[in-house]
Amino acid sequence: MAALMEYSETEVKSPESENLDIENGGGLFGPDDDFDECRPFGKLALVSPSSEEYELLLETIKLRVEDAQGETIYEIGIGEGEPPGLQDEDYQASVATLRSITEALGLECVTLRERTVEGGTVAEFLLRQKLESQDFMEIRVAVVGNVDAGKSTLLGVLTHGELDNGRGFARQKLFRHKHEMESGRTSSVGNDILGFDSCGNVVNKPDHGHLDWIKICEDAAKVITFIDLAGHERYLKTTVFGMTGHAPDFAMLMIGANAGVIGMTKEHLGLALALNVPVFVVVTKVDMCPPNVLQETLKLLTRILKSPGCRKIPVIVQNKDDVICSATNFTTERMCPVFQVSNVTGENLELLKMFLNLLSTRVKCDISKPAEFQIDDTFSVPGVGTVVSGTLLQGFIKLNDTLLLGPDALGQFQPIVIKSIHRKRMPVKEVRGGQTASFALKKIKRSSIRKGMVMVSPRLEPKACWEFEGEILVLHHPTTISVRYQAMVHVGSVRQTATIIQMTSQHLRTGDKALVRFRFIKNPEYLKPGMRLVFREGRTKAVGTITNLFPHVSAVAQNTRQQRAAKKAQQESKHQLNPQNEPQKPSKRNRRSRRPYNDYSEGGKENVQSSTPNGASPLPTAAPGTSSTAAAQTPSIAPLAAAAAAKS
Ligand SMILES: Nc1nc2c(ncn2[C@@H]2O[C@H](COP(=O)(O)OP(=O)(O)OP(=O)(O)O)[C@@H](O)[C@H]2O)c(=O)[nH]1
Repeated sequence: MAALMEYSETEVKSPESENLDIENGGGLFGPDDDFDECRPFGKLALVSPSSEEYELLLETIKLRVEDAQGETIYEIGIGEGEPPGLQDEDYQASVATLRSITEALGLECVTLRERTVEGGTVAEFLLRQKLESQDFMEIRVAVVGNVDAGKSTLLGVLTHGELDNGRGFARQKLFRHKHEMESGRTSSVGNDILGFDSCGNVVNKPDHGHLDWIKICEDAAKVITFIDLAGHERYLKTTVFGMTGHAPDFAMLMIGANAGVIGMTKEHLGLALALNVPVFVVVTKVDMCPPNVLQETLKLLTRILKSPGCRKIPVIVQNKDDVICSATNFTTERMCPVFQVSNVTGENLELLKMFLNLLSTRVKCDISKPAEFQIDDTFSVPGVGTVVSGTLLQGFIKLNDTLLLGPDALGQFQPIVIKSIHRKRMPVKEVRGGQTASFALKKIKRSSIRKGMVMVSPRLEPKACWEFEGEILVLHHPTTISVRYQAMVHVGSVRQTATIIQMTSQHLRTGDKALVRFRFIKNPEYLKPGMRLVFREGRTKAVGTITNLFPHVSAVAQNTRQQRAAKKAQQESKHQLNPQNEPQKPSKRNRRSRRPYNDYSEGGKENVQSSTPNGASPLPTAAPGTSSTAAAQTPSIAPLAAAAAAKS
């Protein structure tokens, strides 16, 4: 519990959450301001609209679908300030209008549920954009939870449609390494996909246990990508990387009903909270768990979720109504649906599938911005060459586009051409912001690419940083953190050790907040302000947000420019003093003897700098708020004066 409490201050605090006592979502799904804004026309609006009203309705629905990245849930029979329900004739007329609008907009319209209330009928419809055969919506779900919670088994059952035998049958289809087969433990970040067609039916059709991803993507309107993360503490680094580097929309926290909230469960929940990823819980193995033990597990889970450290609203999902209510309200990070399933009997798996089908993308990606692709893995594919996989965070990438790949060890970016593109193993011509993809690259060795690099549009004029500043909160440290402390920084797909070089407090203890300046020890990285970061070493953890970057400019390129400018200025000043005095080329001997002095005066200090291991600056660190590059570029006057004095 203590570990979880540590994450408390990362959550948005909202006092009204404290008194909510929710077991089945009671009272949670009452009228909500945001939702009311979306139906400003009253419950009879669809009954027989005039042509202007029809146009307005069409426009409203179009905007809602676009806003939710391709789908929305529409309610009929509900109006602001009116008792819910429509009489049969009005209801039929409303449905007919809705179908005509969706037809005009190229949307699929599927009835999710119809309810009879006092005033008549109320219904919800899923409106989903019809996409071309190669296109599909993509939702990423990180699967976390303690060892043996049943993560791989559930994914095996969901994606292959065959129940487990309770002895590891279903997970065999997913393991990627021999040692995983033997130990039954996931050790790497795995991807599995589950496709839904536009009506919400699962399209995964395994052929002798083998799944054809291309077929799934062709048939699917929505593809859920499960990022299967390791449950064992030993692989925590990989799990954190999966949560930060694979940009999940949601986290599915798995708990074995009989084992309860143990081991890494709270650690993983805390990680999702720290990274602001909405969580839903799946309690597995209900078939083999005595009812009193299951109740105990649910009770403890509810207590943890409601605790000040979490401030979640648990909703135990028991039927389709709960699924629809949870899915429509799940966009907020505060709500936490809880499913109880069995991978052996299949109990409640239909509810979980229905919920997954209704999830919509959380992260809104602007496709009008210049492309920015974060690399989370690299491959060398025989006959194809170097391939990089990752997530397109914004913009658009097409075949044969030229992007900038980097930063390399010197902080530089090099142009590369996109040879081919795959989405979930399916060849495509372009990818949009929010989608994951793999790119085959022309003329580049795999060894020159590392995880954490990016490929961006040249319009972004990318710069790499050795140093950055972040507002951090220490969640746990056994003693104190001081300047020069080193730990692993996880931010996006960057994973590198960094040193604290400055901070606003002298020492930091558990629960302290500070503005901290970090310096990477190995490579400069491409970062952006506002990115969430996790700083960890063993059980020590801090989380925070990047507030300021100190871009690094290539030392070599800078020297050349500076050297040229300084030489020109020197020549001009000499010329002004004595116009007859033409610059003389010194003899070889003179050149050698004068070199140290010249090097200093012409920015040679930076030559010294670039020759240090890792290109680390030997100069004193710039004060907060000043760019380290600026500091590095301005040679200190004191050594110059000393050198000149020594010479004279
Ligand atoms: N009876 C029963 N057994 C289950 C259920 N789900 C999983 N199991 C069994 O539990 C064991 C562990 O399942 P895994 O899927 O390997 O657990 P995991 O969470 O993926 O474990 P790691 O990969 O090590 O993190 C396997 O033997 C499964 O057959 C269930 O719902 N009921």
